Amino acid sequence: MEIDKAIGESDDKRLKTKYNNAIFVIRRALSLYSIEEVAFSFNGGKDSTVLLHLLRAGYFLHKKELSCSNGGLSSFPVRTIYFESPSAFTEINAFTYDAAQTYGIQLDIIRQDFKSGLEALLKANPIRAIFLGVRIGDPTAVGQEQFSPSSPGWPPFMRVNPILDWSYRDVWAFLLTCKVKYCSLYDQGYTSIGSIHDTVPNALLSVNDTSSKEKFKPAYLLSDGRLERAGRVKKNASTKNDVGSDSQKHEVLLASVIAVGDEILSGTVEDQLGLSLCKKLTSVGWSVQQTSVLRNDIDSVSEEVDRQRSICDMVFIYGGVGPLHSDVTLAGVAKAFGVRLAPDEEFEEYLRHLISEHCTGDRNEMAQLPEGITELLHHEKLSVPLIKCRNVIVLAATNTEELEKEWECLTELTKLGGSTSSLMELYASRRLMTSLTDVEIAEPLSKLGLEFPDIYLGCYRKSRQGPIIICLKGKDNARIDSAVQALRKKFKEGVFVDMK
Ligand SMILES: Cc1cc2nc3c(=O)[nH]c(=O)nc-3n(C[C@H](O)[C@H](O)[C@H](O)COP(=O)(O)O)c2cc1C
Ligand SMILES: Nc1ncnc2c1ncn2[C@@H]1O[C@H](COP(=O)(O)OP(=O)(O)OP(=O)(O)O)[C@@H](O)[C@H]1O
Ligand SMILES: [Mg+2]
Repeated sequence: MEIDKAIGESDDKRLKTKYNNAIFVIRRALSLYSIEEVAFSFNGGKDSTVLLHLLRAGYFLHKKELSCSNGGLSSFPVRTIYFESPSAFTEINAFTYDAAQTYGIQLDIIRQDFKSGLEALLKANPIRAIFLGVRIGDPTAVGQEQFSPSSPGWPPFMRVNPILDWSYRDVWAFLLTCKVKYCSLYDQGYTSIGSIHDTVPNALLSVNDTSSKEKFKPAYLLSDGRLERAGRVKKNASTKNDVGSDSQKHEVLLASVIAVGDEILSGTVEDQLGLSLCKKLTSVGWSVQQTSVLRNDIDSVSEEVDRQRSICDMVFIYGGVGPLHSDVTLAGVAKAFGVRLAPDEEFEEYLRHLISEHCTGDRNEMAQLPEGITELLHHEKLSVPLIKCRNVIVLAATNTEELEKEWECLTELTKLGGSTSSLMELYASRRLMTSLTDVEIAEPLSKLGLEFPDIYLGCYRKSRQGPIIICLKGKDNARIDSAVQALRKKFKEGVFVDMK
């Protein structure tokens, strides 16, 4: 079989190891599932093309072992699905159809979105496992293994990722060593291909040329594979506000507080950080919109962070931060922003000081941070900097004392004009207690709210029959005093008692 032969004859040891591992995963899947139960998700991209040939080789070797075949491979019996979209490059479409014809592939064309398409596919066929050309550097690879069940909310199947651990260099070493055809766009400077709306040639491959038309080197000449997505336009610009802009200076800022921990949900530990954080945020004028407690699960974290980051100015998340298998918070944040977790040398340096001889070097997973969106907030009182990913602050605190310290540093950093800017200005507040009934006070309070739209008015009581406590909050002390005076004027003297 020509692929197996080409790799066998190559003296690239690394490529051989990668090839053997991928073939092992494919053969494992082919023995776990029958041929009717597997499918290959093929889209004509480079990773997909690598996988096509690995599957051809893997299937051939699998069959040979069962001594059903010893010749070549004229047809490819694994059901192959292609999600065709109107926004795909014509070159990608053409290559996909071409490859299908060359290798005897019966293509199932699906013209629906991934989820609905897969639902229909699984309803009509006994498919239990799908091969994908996902690699560890892809944003969607976060948290995946070579065998990973589909995410919650997706139809149930096993995702099989034989080239998960392949680098950009490995992909090109394979395609060039095996001398197989790949989509022509990769010879025109494209290094990773999405839709026509979000993909351009990689500027790092641009060739200075005197003629008017910009020229690009082929994809395999990109020297730093970590930059393969440099030609992909970011999709996730939809954070509510990137904190630091002036537009929101006079609005009430919205915060969301997320705790991550199975132990909180099972009642094994009490979450005191949430309570403390809500108090702290409120004391500096933020309005906490929601608190939530999540399982130690990457998808749960990513879905919630994605939701909250787009509706709140700032999201505070704690729990699940560290090197344990259950510490998935940073992976969830990375997935929410559609980026990968990547080693961060600066962060690693801090950790090395902290854990010195226990540091395990390249497997030190704590040193991996969401790539391209992480800012480290340093403070001399902290042994490790605070982590800020756009408008998400990841707190490492595990108890209220540690939170106190991190909070102090965070507010100090902001006063120093740090990266979260001056958003944490202290708010003024006053509380009044009254024995008036809620029926008596309801309407005048509503009116007061209309007269002072810049003042937050809140009410609560400690018992059903007890007095009502009214809170007034705002940025301007004088405005709060005016609001209190206006409220007092509506009633007889002495019905409101100032509380400290
Ligand atoms: C066959 C197949 C299975 C997928 N399974 C999942 C899944 O289980 N969970 C998930 O979050 N996304 C799943 N996806 C979606 C991909 O992770 C990812 O969103 C998509 O490939 C990226 O395409 P885009 O960059 O065009 O958005 C699947 C996609 C395909 C083609
Ligand atoms: N439209 C699609 N139809 C079928 N499978 C798809 C589709 N889009 C993505 N996939 C699956 O997801 C995998 C990862 O996609 P991704 O875009 O990262 O890789 P690629 O397209 O193979 O290569 P490149 O990174 O150069 O674009 C693909 O290899 C393929 O298995
Ligand atoms: Mg692609």
